[in-house]
Amino acid sequence: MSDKAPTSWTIRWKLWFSKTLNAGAVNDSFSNTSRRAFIINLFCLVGVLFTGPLGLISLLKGNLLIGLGLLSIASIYSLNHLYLRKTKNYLFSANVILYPLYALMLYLIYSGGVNGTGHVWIYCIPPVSLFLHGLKRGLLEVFLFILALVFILFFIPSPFDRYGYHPDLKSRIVYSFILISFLSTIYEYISSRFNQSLEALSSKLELAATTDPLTGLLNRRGLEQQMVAKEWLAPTVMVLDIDHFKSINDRFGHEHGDEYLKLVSKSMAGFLIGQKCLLSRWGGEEFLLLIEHQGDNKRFADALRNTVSNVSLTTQEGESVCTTVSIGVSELKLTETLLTAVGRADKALYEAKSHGRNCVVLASKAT
Ligand SMILES: Nc1nc2c(ncn2[C@@H]2O[C@H](COP(=O)(O)OP(=O)(O)OP(=O)(O)O)[C@@H](O)[C@H]2O)c(=O)[nH]1
Repeated sequence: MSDKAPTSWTIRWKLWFSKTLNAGAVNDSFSNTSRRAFIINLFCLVGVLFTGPLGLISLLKGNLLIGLGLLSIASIYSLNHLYLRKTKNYLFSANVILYPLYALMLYLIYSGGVNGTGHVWIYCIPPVSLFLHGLKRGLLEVFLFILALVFILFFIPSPFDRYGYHPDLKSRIVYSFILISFLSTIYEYISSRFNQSLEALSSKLELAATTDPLTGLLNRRGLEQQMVAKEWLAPTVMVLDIDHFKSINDRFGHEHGDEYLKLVSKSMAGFLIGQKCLLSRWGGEEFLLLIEHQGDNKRFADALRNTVSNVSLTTQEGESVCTTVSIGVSELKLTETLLTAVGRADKALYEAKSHGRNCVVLASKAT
């Protein structure tokens, strides 16, 4: 055998493991959904690996009820994993894990399990309950479990006396269970807080990476990202370039230039309300509009051009900052990329500039 064989098996094994554990998770790895889907899958896997063999051993030892119970749980966990993989419904899957688990643990305490060892398994309840149902619901369920535990241990005949355990064992089981619940609560609290901050940071970074900080419009990356997330039917591409913007900066200063860009962006966004479109700041004083509308492109672009021409900013000295915009228009064909259509719109824009600015040129009409 070659040296490569074990490596490829290791990779396949790792891929299978990661796919199994993340089945049903959403793309955002910081979200509670993904975290819980991961824990559910981990629990299903560990659950099958534990309850399957233990069930078989119990059957072989003649403990029919426990054996069948454990094997049923192993089957339920396998099905649950498949269900989560298909539906991503982690809330239902969490219930499928937890409720049979509570019932099994209470039964183990009540019956004594194999040779009176049943109670050693109950400590998995607090972490699993808190991880899967969160702090509020998890704590409530752990509290109810403790009540049931106390009831079985102290108020009904239990196998503890039969196995000759020291009477103190019952109270120690309850105390140690409470201690594990407390530690699990702290862990869950810290980890959910940490996750929340990561989630918030992740959405802030996502916003910063896709938005233009000056105008609040999408930037190039944001437009490209949102474009692929929507279905488009023969959209139109418009490249808008503010005319003589350099002279605004030169005459009124960069700050007023910035303010003017903000105002223009706001007025265009206002004009486009209700349209299926994406407006982005493509660069400096250039904007890109991707729009799907049924009407006349030229007329629509002219109306947008007029909207920009009407934008005016008054300086402290009472001077009016205003200019016009030139627009190049092209249609995005089904078989081409956005950049190809932008290239044609750019050429049309160049023509609009050379025709004296403040006008619209359609790529199909450009020479
Ligand atoms: N204030 C401000 N100016 C910017 C910003 N980005 C680019 N600019 C300026 O925009 C100006 C663009 O100038 P040009 O490319 O010569 O174009 P123009 O003066 O608009 O002339 P035409 O496009 O030919 O009509 C440059 O002076 C840039 O410095 C910005 O974020 N804020």
